Amino acid sequence: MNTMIRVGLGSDIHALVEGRRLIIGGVEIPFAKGLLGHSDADVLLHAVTDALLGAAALGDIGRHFPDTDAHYQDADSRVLLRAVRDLLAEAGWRIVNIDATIHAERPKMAPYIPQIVACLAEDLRLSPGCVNVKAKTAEKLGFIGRGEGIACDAVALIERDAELHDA
Ligand SMILES: Nc1ccn([C@@H]2O[C@H](COP(=O)(O)O)[C@@H](O)[C@H]2O)c(=O)n1
Ligand SMILES: C[C@@]1(CO)OP(=O)(O)OP(=O)(O)OC[C@H]1O
Repeated sequence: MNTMIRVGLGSDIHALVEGRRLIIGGVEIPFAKGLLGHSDADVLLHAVTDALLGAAALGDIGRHFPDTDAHYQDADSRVLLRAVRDLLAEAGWRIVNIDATIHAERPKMAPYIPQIVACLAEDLRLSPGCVNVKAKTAEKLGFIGRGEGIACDAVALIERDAELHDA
């Protein structure tokens, strides 16, 4: 059986504002500010969701969950990610691995990384060894360095049986 592999890239940015909870990778992080968005603004899960959709050539998060649809207001991004996981599975795709980088001046993400990895692994039904999450500051440069927002980049590798191509 031949295997076909595809790679996908996802990125996202949300502004940090007062009066919002900070949720990154499905984990609520104690911080003075949170990310602004139509949903829970989980910048990491949105980047991973886009990486998966990109790999499968299925568009992007906004196409599947429009921010003009009240149904997704304050949505739990884990629910959106699981829906995309199921969409890929229905098309015969298996997720091989995920790698992601959170760009945040603060808070310090390191203490939360194991919980975030566990959360992603659970939602994607992967072993934790197939999920990697990193964090970088912006060395005080630009909007991230000023603490005005947080960005995330993610890549996803997926595979399926080549016989399913164009099925
Ligand atoms: N929000 C962040 C940013 C970084 N880290 C950890 O610190 C290391 C050094 O970051 P630099 O941006 O100074 O290179 C980085 O490798 C992370 O382990 C973090 O926990 N939270
Ligand atoms: C997730 C959606 C939908 O609630 O809204 P936001 O939380 O604003 O996030 P974004 O990263 O702009 O992704 C697409 C949106 O459609």
